[in-house]
Amino acid sequence: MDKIRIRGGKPLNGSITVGGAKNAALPLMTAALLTDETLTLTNLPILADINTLCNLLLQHGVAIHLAGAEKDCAGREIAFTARDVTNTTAPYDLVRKMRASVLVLGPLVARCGEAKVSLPGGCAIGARPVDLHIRGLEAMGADIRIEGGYVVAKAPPGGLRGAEFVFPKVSVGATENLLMAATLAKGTTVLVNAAREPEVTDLAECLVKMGARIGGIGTDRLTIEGVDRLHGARHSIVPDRIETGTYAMAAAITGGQLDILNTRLDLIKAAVKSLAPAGVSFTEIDNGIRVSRTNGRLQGIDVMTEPFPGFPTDLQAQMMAVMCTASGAAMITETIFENRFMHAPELMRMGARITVHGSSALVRGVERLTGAPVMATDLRASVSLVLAGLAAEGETVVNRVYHLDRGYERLEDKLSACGADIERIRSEEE
Ligand SMILES: CC(=O)N[C@H]1[C@@H](OP(=O)(O)OP(=O)(O)OC[C@H]2O[C@@H](n3ccc(=O)[nH]c3=O)[C@H](O)[C@@H]2O)O[C@H](CO)[C@@H](O)[C@@H]1O
Ligand SMILES: C=C(OP(=O)(O)O)C(=O)O
Repeated sequence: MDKIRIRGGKPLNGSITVGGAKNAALPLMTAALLTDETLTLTNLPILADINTLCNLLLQHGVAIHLAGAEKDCAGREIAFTARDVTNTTAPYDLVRKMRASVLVLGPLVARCGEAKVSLPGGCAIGARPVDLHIRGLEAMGADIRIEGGYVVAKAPPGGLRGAEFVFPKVSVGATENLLMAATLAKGTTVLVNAAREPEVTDLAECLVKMGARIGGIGTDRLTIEGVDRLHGARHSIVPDRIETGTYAMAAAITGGQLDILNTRLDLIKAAVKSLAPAGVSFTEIDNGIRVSRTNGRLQGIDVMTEPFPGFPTDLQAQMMAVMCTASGAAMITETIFENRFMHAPELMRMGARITVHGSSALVRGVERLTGAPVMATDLRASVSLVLAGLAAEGETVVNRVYHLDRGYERLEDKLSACGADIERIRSEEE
């Protein structure tokens, strides 16, 4: 398993180009199952999760054509053609590698009338059930059973029917699954208390390009009038706001200045709202954002994670790392996942003072962190340890960085180009 070694204490200066959002790319790729024509996605990030989903789509019969890297862009272009869906089973071996695989469920039932998708199971950050995906499809007339660890779904004769579904809690994945399913259902579907994350909006906009009729895009009430068929389209994936926020925090924690390119300030409003009063400056520049912390130590501030437009849970671990060296205390409250503080004990190994009480973590800032060997437990926890390592005195070795490779493209190259002393230690051992 690869490791990352960092010798910390250097302010970062330079520019970093952000890729397309992993969390938009994954549902968009599964949307290719909804049509027999070609869906071409551009600004696709090069990540382990994208490869995992390509493997799943291949075994559903989707033809995948890699058009190569785009000029002046971190991403690449891939054409997905699901002319015939040859297999409607998503097997455990592929789904267990990545929970987002469950996003094939809605498109398969809508297009083929049936699907058998492995239950993804829990993960390090929480139990993460898929009951809302199932209940929503049932409301649209699907017959669903759980058999041998699989969700076995069948559409009624004549196909899924439009329905009103009120989400009892906001779910990004369930909104995406039901939105995709509803595009091919008979009649009108209304999704109430739907997720409003930019990745959901990006999916909806692509579906419209494919011929879907969707109202209320960007709001928590989506109205979808089903159509008989969707067609091909070409779509550029929205910039990754979590990667953007992560590099903004790299500038903040190291006291440097970064130009973060191929991204937009409006995507990270909630993070700016928290980081600006803490002492981080944000300016819009051509094709991106300039982020700096030039005036001494940051101030501790309180943060609570919430569905969009609130502070994203996927930036909570990075924010905790930043608060570790701020002056004063910071209370960080996680409301989305029940077990998303796995990075706290690892940060404490680097000298952070953190007390976790249930869903809140009290961080009392220290003057400086010290490097240590640490263990990554999930994607964002991993990158929070990298951020802490960039600011720490001495050497930090982050183990189990395969989590990082799910969501950050060439992280060590991007950071070292801005002056970080960071390298990957490759290992053949699994
Ligand atoms: C690939 C992708 O886009 N992943 C993102 C997506 O995950 P994902 O779509 O899995 O997250 P959800 O928004 O569905 O989960 C939010 C909360 O709802 C719960 N829940 C969800 C579905 C369900 O059927 N029942 C249920 O109880 C979950 O356990 C969690 O507590 O949104 C999360 C919340 O912004 C992000 O952290 C993930 O990075
Ligand atoms: C939790 C995340 O991803 P996933 O939903 O794919 O596990 C994430 O991107 O931080």
